[in-house]
Amino acid sequence: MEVRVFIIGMGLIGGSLALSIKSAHPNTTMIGYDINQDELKMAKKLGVVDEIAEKIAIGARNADFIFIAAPVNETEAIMMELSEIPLKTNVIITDTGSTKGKIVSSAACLREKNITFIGGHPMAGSHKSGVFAAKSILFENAFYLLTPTEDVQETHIESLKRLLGGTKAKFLLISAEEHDYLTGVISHLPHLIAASIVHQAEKSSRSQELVSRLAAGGFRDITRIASSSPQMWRDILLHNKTVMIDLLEEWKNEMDAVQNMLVHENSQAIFDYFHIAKQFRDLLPSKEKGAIPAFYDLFVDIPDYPGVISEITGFLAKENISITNIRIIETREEVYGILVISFQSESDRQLGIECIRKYSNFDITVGP
Ligand SMILES: NC(=O)C1=CN([C@@H]2O[C@H](COP(=O)(O)OP(=O)(O)OC[C@H]3O[C@@H](n4cnc5c(N)ncnc54)[C@H](O)[C@@H]3O)[C@@H](O)[C@H]2O)C=CC1
Ligand SMILES: O=C(O)C(=O)Cc1ccc(O)cc1
Repeated sequence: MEVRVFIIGMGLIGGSLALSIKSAHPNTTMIGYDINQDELKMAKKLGVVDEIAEKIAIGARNADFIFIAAPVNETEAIMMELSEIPLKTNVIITDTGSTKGKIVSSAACLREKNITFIGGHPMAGSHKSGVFAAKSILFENAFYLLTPTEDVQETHIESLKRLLGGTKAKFLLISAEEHDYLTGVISHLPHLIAASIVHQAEKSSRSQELVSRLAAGGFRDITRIASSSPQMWRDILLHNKTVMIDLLEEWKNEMDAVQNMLVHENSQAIFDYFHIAKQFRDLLPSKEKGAIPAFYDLFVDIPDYPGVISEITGFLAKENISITNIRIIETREEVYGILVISFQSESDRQLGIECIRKYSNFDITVGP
């Protein structure tokens, strides 16, 4: 049976889903729609979609599955449009938005017409946007949260999961409310805090020009997510406003408590603060992909001679191993290596280790 999948929003997530669905179900006909014609043409050119639809109504009419992979506030308007046009009776509509409460309640317009809507959120991504950055393995080992309402039939949830088998993600069913609290804690608040640390550094840099120069390395790493799309994060924050206001209140109280420890030079409390954080963090799963992707880094202790970096990238290229980033760190504290190579997955990092060991005797340390 030929399955037609219609994806609305052909960016990073829509494109990556299209590629991973196609990898497991090559007979699927993938149709794409985007308000941005350039993005849509690029999706066709890259082979991410088989067909492009000029209007939502055209792509939607024969679709068996419809994915809305647009910004969260656009998703609500798109659902409204879908509720007003003729669709196949058994169509399953889902979305990929980073928030679920507002979207799932707005989906009432679909439920009223007996159209199945299953809220979805593949919890992996990147600070990059656009179909050009799409890749079929983006969701491998990541959690894929589904938030079906009680009226959704089990068989429809199973069909959606089967279609998404190629993502190699781990599906979890939770309520939209739980979703928004959990993602608020582990994704939305960290993005806000990363932006706030960058703001603080930027303000300091106005009077201290060394700030920007010294902010390379570790500072860049922990604030990487502050380079994410400002539009996307504006929309997410506004959608998850209630949860975020509560979390920010807790964060402010937490910072007040730390400030108090310092004012009173409460050395034991400061030690405990770091110690308890370390214990909890050290126990977090390291193999699973979370909302904020891990860095699969390798530290290679290289001798200082001309051409050594191209030598190493040459070994990796010879074995067809992709890297996502390469840089030199100037400090030798803690990690014994100065060349940092980032890979997009744990398996690529393992291949990288084997490859560098095969062609050289440089010391390698695996990143945290
Ligand atoms: N970027 C990430 O890491 C993740 C994003 N998400 C969610 O997935 C959704 C898509 O995000 P990305 O793919 O990263 O964004 P993106 O910016 O790469 O792609 C979004 C696409 O939607 C299109 N679009 C905007 N309004 C539209 C409309 N009314 N109709 C049709 N197309 C429209 C844009 O032109 C763009 O091509 C968002 O809701 C986001 O919250 C979920 C997981 C991870
Ligand atoms: O790398 C990053 O910037 C991310 O944090 C990826 C991400 C962004 C939004 C999501 O809803 C889930 C994952």
